Amino acid sequence: GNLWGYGKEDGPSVWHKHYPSAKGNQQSPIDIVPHQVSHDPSLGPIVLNYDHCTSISISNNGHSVVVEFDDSDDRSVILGGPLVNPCRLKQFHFHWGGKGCCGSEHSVAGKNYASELHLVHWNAVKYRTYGEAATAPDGLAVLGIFLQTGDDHRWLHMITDALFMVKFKGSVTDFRGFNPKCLLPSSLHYWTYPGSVTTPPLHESVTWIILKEPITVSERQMSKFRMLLFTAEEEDQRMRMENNFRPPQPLKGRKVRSSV
Ligand SMILES: CN[C@H]1CN(c2cccc(OC)c2)S(=O)(=O)c2sc(S(N)(=O)=O)cc21
Ligand SMILES: [Zn+2]
Repeated sequence: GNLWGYGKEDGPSVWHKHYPSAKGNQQSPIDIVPHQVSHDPSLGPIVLNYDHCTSISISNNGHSVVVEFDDSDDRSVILGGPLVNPCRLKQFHFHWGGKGCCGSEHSVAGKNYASELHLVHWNAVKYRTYGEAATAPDGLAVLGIFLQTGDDHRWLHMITDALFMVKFKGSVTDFRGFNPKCLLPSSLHYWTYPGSVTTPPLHESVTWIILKEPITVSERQMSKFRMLLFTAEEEDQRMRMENNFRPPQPLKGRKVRSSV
């Protein structure tokens, strides 16, 4: 059985029963309201040193599709912006909606995007292990990138072509040589705020860095994500993986800052 999911019985509205952080003071995602954002000139640019990054695998964890990286050294890090320490790239994954519907987690003045890509990094300068970092307020840094629908994305096929290999929950396959730099928009201008992991255990350990500029993917490419299943091969009830997003959470006095 699964501890949590995105359905009626196990979805975001009942996560608080097993995960008390759900009702915390700095939960994510949030609705970003640009006019209420404070421009902070002390915020420098975000720097992504992904040139020697090493993807290892792609897998279906029953909640999303995840590409894992070798984070045994500082070969791929995010630094600058609001970050005190460089953070190591550990994995990236997506959240998306049903056919023609929106599935982003963060929204901008109430507007949701088709999907949202999360690049998860951890502070290996201050913490010995990822697990330790995942529970510390300055432990994780997640770079969020919105996906809007339009023309095909020239590189996303590298991911969507592999999805048939990880259709079922618990499936994993080799996925080497993929550099997520190809998924970045042209501008790295961002909003940033202190928040949480958007899935259980909902730890309030994330410095969120959300890029203002979305990338464009086609509806056809998005539809390939929807062939994934929440369920494992041996389960009789097949459940299509879609709408795997948490709705916006209360800001509770937090400040959202922007670089420019
Ligand atoms: C299932 N998904 C999460 C798994 N991880 C996690 C986080 C904290 C503690 C932990 O204890 C095992 C695991 S994770 O750090 O890889 C992330 S990041 C993330 S999101 N959507 O906020 O970017 C969700 C998850
Ligand atoms: Zn996520």
